[in-house]
Amino acid sequence: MKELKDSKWFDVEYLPKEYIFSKEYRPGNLDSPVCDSIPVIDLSKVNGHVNSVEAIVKASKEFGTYLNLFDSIPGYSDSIPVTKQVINHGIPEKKVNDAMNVLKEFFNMSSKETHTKGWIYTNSTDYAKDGVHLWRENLKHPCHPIEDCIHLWPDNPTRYQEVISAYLVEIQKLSLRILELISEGLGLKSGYFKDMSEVQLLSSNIYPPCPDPSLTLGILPHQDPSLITLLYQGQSNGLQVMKDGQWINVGAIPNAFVVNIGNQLEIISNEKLKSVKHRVVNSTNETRLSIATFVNPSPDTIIEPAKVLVNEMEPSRYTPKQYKEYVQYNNAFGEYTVAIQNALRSKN
Ligand SMILES: O=C(O)CCC(=O)C(=O)O
Ligand SMILES: [Fe+2]
Repeated sequence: MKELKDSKWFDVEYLPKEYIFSKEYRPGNLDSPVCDSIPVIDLSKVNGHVNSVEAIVKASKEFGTYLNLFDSIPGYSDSIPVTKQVINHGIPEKKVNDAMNVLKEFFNMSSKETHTKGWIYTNSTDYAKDGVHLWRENLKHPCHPIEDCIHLWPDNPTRYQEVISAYLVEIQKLSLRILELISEGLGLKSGYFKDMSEVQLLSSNIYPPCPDPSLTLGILPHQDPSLITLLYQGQSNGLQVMKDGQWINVGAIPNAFVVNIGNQLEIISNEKLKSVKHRVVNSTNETRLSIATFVNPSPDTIIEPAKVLVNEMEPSRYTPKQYKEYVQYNNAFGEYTVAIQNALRSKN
């Protein structure tokens, strides 16, 4: 009896049928190529130099969503020089590891409340697409300004709020810095995104080992409804992007953040930057944990192509829309769209 009570939903020898996607969604062959040509940008070398800023924008154009930004890559220091300044300006590894560990502890707790306060925990059985469940658990909560929403976060594990706020302070600095580089690269005025990036959402996923990953998905193909998303995926592969009609793996690089260009940046840049489709596949032997931080406009912000990017040759491709309308119309956070909108609005 005890064994049954303590066993988790993923402790199964055979894949339960509720997790088997129809053929059109199944990942099938998981040996898709790892894209080693996804650009890795050394932020320490960017420092506002026009060439590097252009490189960031070029990378976003060519590869859609992904730029890998790293502080230091142990073992790579010969091929990619790492300076002390990088470490000083980067996110300390300890803060990232602490955040990963406290989230692992959260997901490992045997009972987790759902929809408590302003955060939303979904078990693998909660979210279904055409009746089929994702092989993952997820936790989402608003996270900006931290002091206004920290009380909405889980308080068990007891270190959760302290550790996650320390992590998010760093993420917010990094996201502003990246947005500033992007605005410079697009020819927008300095600070263009500052007021527009004030609503942030943390979304963490845990993907336990799966008996048959060729039939399941951790996350369905989607584009992020954000301006940008900063994603930490630890050392585990699983994230795939669609490039030239093929799914390719975004290889995990130690201490790297993946920067995902979201739909809102695609609109504001009048499609100079593209947000690309991505999904997460499961693994037979690894537990994968990821922390995504969505940097979003506030609900009332009107999103439209930046005026300086629109002219006779390149007319606006979008009609202006409030961000909340976009989110509602596209059901951007699935069945939790309304709950998330409410949580973001009521954080003050
Ligand atoms: O877990 C991942 O690697 C990706 C998560 C993701 O795409 C999302 O949260 O939107
Ligand atoms: Fe995503």
